[in-house]
Amino acid sequence: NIRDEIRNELGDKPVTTDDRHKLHYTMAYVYEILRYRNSTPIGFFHSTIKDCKLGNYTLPKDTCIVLQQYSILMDDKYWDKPDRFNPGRFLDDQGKLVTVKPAAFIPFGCGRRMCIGEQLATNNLFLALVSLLQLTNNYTIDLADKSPRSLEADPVNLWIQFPF
Ligand code: HEM
Repeated sequence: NIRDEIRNELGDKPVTTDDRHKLHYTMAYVYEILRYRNSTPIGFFHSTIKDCKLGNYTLPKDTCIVLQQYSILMDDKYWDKPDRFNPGRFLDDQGKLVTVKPAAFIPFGCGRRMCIGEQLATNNLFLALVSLLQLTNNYTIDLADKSPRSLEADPVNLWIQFPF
């Protein structure tokens, strides 16, 4: 469990980004958050600057291209039971964080124009999550259906409704 790992490895010591290398399950948890509920279900809009081929498709110049990240992050061709939240998918047999992330793990896009803030964002998610769990105890977080509006992400229309 994530709290046990933080307690055993850090105790009350203020967390730093170096601790990422000790907290394997916690980092796997952060990756799984980014996979399971990615804040960018589709990537930025790009366009071809000349005629080109993509797999079997011929794309004329000025074709708009969008990466459907949500579909890839939730595809059962690449992920075992993708609709389950399971940080274990990013751990190896020894419980260590995988050194090579799966190719289908693309919450920050891919290729030349992928997100330049990936490290900053991942570090901040890690620091915020660990600090929150270190500073608090004995409660459960319930994002569930009891709230008047549910948390829904519609990857087609880019509409996200928060339960505020
Ligand atoms: C969880 C947080 C974040 C997610 C999920 C995210 C995701 C993305 C995605 C999907 C793209 C588009 C990649 C593409 O074109 O295919 C992108 C681009 C970009 N992101 Fe992020 N991002 C995050 C945080 C950040 C932060 C913290 C920064 C800056 C400090 C940042 C700066 C940028 C910039 C500048 C681009 C455009 C890169 C380019 O076109 O060359 N992002 N991001």
